[in-house]
Amino acid sequence: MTRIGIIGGTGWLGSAIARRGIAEGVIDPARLWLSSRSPTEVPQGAHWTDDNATLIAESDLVVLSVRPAQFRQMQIDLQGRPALSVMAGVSATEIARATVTARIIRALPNAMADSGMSWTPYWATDQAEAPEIALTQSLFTACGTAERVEDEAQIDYAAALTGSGTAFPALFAQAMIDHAIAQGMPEDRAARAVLHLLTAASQQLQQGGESPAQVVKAFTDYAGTTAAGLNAMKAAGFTEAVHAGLSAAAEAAKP
Ligand SMILES: NC(=O)c1ccc[n+]([C@@H]2O[C@H](COP(=O)([O-])OP(=O)(O)OC[C@H]3O[C@@H](n4cnc5c(N)ncnc54)[C@H](OP(=O)(O)O)[C@@H]3O)[C@@H](O)[C@H]2O)c1
Ligand code: PRO
Repeated sequence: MTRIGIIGGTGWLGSAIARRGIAEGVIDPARLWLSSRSPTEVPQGAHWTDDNATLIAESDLVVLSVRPAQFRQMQIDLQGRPALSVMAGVSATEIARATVTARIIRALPNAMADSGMSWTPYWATDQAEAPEIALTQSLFTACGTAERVEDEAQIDYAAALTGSGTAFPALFAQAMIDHAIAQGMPEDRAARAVLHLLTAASQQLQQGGESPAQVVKAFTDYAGTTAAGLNAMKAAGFTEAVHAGLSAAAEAAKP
């Protein structure tokens, strides 16, 4: 198995990748190095260091999982080793300049990687080689579903569309819960009802054979109570609000 080093491997995303990679047999903990500035617990059998040069020397693939601002303060030389970046808004050109490698893959998971439910797009530079591309596919399959995309801009956009994980659906869920509470439903029942609805709706949309657009049209054409709700939501600017949120996130994720 390839020796893997995760710079920032004790953080939210880095530790999730490490745990899932080990759990799914993609990473051998004895060949895994994690780094951070402050000491912390790491998975059994894995190695920890606060010296990124040591991690790099022990790794065939280096995962960059620090915050963009932290990356911009780091001095690292990968000496041509492949880099797999999960950083939002840091371009391959910037990574190449800062780390002395052209073999770069950028991936954009979300925090559901931790529970094996992230949809993760990744993109590779022309210089990236087959072994690191195959390992990226395996690592993010261990974290959910992985899909290679054709151009880097799609990675930047994915930070907005799916990188935020549960956050945007959570905002919708909370709006429904708040409304139910205002109508007198006990808070715990409101939360149970709405979360059950969203879980079932996600499964139905995945498996039911109808696209979201077809579902909306079917209920609108039925012209009942749901149509009254859908029409009022649209008239109040629901679509525009979602688009404004995604545009703001996409703008923030631009390199
Ligand atoms: N979390 C998400 O949902 C998510 C989704 C998609 C992409 N991302 C991307 O993933 C990256 C990591 O995000 P995160 O949420 O995991 O952040 P995080 O929880 O803050 O983790 C960052 C880790 O980097 C370590 N670190 C900071 N400076 C370091 C250095 N010089 N050398 C080694 N380690 C260092 C930190 O530990 P110390 O402070 O102890 O050094 C920390 O453990 C970000 O670039 C983010 O854009 C995150
Ligand atoms: N989630 C992280 C953030 O909120 C990075 C991409 C999406 O910044």
